[in-house]
Amino acid sequence: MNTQPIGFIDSGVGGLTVVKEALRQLPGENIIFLGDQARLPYGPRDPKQVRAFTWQMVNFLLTKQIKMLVVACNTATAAALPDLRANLAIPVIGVIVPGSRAAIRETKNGRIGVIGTEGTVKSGAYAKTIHQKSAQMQVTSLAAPKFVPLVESNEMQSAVAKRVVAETLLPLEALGLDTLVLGCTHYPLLRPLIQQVMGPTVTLIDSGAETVSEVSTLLDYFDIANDQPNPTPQRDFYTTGNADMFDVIASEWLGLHIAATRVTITDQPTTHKAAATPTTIVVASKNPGKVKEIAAMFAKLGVQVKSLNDFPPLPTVAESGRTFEENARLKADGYAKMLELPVLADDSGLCVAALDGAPGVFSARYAGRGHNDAANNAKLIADLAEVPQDQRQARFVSTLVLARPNGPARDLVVEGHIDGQIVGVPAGDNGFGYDPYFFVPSIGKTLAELTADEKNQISHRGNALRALESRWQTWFKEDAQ
Ligand SMILES: O=c1nc[nH]c2c1ncn2[C@H]1C[C@H](O)[C@@H](COP(=O)(O)OP(=O)(O)OP(=O)(O)O)O1
Ligand SMILES: [Mg+2]
Repeated sequence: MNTQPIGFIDSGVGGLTVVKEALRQLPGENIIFLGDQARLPYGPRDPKQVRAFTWQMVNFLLTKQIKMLVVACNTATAAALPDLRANLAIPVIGVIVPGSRAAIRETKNGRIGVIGTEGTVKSGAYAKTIHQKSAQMQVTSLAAPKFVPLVESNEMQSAVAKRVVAETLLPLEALGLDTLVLGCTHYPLLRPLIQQVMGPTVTLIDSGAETVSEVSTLLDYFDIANDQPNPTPQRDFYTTGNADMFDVIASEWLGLHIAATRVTITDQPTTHKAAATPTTIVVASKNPGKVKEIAAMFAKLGVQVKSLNDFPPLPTVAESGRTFEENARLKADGYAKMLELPVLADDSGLCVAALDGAPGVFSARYAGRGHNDAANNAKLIADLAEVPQDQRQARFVSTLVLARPNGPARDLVVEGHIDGQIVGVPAGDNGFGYDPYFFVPSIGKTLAELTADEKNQISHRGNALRALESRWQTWFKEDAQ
């Protein structure tokens, strides 16, 4: 049993539509809500600024010991979810994946509409997520920037609202949609009007309500639900804006007497509080052998390593460079941009003197089509068949690049290598790639006969990581806004 509260954040009162569903589905849970009404709307803002504001909200809620964070705002989810997930130790739930999943479930004709703020629509997050799950869906997204102000000024029932909703949704009329995602948590407050305009045959998806089902599942999964009777659950509401207006809307919508507390959050950091010394590093690699070695080095510093396997599938960055550095930069810059996170990439390979430095940057693809470690090793041994043992000098090289999402200008580049020889008979089961054939004379073993820690003490990657060690924290700190 875990009695810590669940935290909900939004740019304003919209997130209350998620809270309402949480009160219904999870009545025993303690809840804290924060709306950033002073800086509303988030929709038209630059994603970077949305991310900074979101961190300020999150850092405020972290002082309240929340056990889980619900980003009850589509704009903030689109702008900040990967960053929040990478840096927080608690589970973080956004509204876009649950909303997308529900739309795919409900549609019969595959024509899905999405309405949201400019930020959400511009990010393409719904279309991307829906297509990742079901490629044949037709998704039409439309920004409805006038809806949030209507809700925040409590004009949901007015004649103006009726007209604005009808005019805004006009472009969707002739598309034959059967499902419309309310891709902003403010919109369910306008639901009757939206339904009226769209007609009874269109199913409206309340992404916020869908999110709560996911919250419920994750509470069980992480075993952090408050499953004891809780007759006086905590319901704390905070706003950065005018608490009176908040109270009117919230009390009416939730059917409870709400008295929100006004707070200032502009003094909170705009990145994770611990961002100066990250607790997580994302390694832009799909090679589990590499990731394991990098994780072993960082574990000593208390830093957790995540890899591309911890994120939804991303397009592969082509390694089209002519040098390890070029390829490492391509991967680091490419994935940093896609993930919108700082990432570390490794490009590495084996250079054999008798083969004029081959396979070099082609190490991973040495055996050509359908290459894998076994095929690459087989080709290496075949190519060296005529070369006597005393002429089989080889070098492993690893180039590491740390990159940020906003461009390659300040990439941090380091290199490491190790010298050895290629033997004809493999030895050892550890490591990966060419390790069983890479013999290190000074220790009388191949790299595959060493544990990850032992290999790191001498290897190209270990040496590159040691070169990184003295510099990466300063590099991170320089970026902390
Ligand atoms: O310590 C090592 N022990 C054995 N073999 C190694 C090592 N380090 C690199 N190698 C080989 C494996 C691969 O054939 C190529 C790296 O190619 P490289 O493109 O950098 O990595 P990858 O494609 O396996 O993963 P990813 O690009 O997703 O990081 O060199
Ligand atoms: Mg590769």
